[in-house]
Amino acid sequence: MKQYTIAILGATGAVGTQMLQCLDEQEIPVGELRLLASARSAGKTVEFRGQTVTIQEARPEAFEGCDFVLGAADDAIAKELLPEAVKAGAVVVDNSHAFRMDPDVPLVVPEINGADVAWHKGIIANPNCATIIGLVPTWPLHQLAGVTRMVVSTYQAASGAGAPGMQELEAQMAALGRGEELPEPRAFAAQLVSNLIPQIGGFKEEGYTSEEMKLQNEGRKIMHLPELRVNCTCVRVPVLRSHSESITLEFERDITLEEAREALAAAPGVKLVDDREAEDAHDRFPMPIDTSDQDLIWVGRVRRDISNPEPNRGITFWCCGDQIRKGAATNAVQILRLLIG
Ligand SMILES: NC(=O)C1=CN([C@@H]2O[C@H](COP(=O)(O)OP(=O)(O)OC[C@H]3O[C@@H](n4cnc5c(N)ncnc54)[C@H](OP(=O)(O)O)[C@@H]3O)[C@@H](O)[C@H]2O)C=CC1
Ligand SMILES: N[C@@H](CC(=O)OP(=O)(O)O)C(=O)O
Repeated sequence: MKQYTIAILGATGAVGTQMLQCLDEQEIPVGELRLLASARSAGKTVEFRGQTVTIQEARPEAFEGCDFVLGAADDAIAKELLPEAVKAGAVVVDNSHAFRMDPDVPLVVPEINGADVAWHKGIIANPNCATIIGLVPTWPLHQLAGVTRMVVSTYQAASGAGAPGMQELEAQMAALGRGEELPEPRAFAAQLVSNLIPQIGGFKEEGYTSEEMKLQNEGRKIMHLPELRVNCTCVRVPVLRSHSESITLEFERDITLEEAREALAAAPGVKLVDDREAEDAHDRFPMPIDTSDQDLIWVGRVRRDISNPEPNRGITFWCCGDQIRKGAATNAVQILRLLIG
């Protein structure tokens, strides 16, 4: 079997570290692995499949001879370095926002538009985490009845702000437990422990944030629905890992609750956990504590939208998924898997 030379740009971060585990879990045939990060991390070592790999400072020369590069660094670093990887002949799968809306770059969720990898010109983009988590269960319902409108509220974990976000929440929880003064917030705009922060990203059009607009803009591109209307509110919650979302969908055609539940139960990448009679809350509906460190989007609280004037034109549900895994690293490595075949 062919073995590939693969580099991870941002290999020491929340997403990059998870990518290493995903390469192993998805049995990607890795011949040589290059782990790239800032100069601060150069020289540190990481174990991969029994080998010790030394982290290198990310420079354009590091991409020479690479077959694939997985991007897990911020937008500015992605824009600076990833075109160099393409020039060196590598195919890039990038997690940042830098290239997602470029018309020459496919934006891919394998369960939805895996076929779009075919038209890449060197870069394939991995969507925003809240977008992936919301769209994976929306897609099978769209296939049944044609989604026209989504109303979404997200409950996004600290891990969405990377390793610094998780460290900040943990430090605040520990200080609170010891009765000490809380450290100054740095990763977030305000204290997160015992709080909710209703702003993720900068403010854009009509008071919506950049994170909220991603669900509409990226959702339109992924689902090939240029007219899709999305109204989204994104909230940071004091959960360490795994995003949750409340989603109401409006459809072109009627869809019964039974049809919706059947489609969700059969959908790839989805786990239906929706048993109102269950004795244990863990079996009644998805919760972020249960969905962390696994790849499925758990869906529950599936019900008719009783506010829709047409009785069978709206469905409301709740879903949770680990954004570092399916929202980022797992999805990127699944794209790599599609490329390798
Ligand atoms: N966290 C998440 O759930 C999601 C993140 N993303 C996106 O993935 C990307 C990575 O996010 P995340 O893992 O959370 O971020 P982290 O802050 O946890 O990690 C950032 C990574 O970038 C590296 N880096 C920093 N500066 C440089 C530099 N000058 N040159 C090379 N590498 C550098 C860091 O290396 P060092 O350790 O040496 O500083 C580290 O490996 C971002 O674009 C983010 O928007 C997308 C979806 C979800
Ligand atoms: N912004 C997301 C995570 C993320 O990095 O998204 P993006 O890759 O679109 O910037 C969050 O904070 O939960």
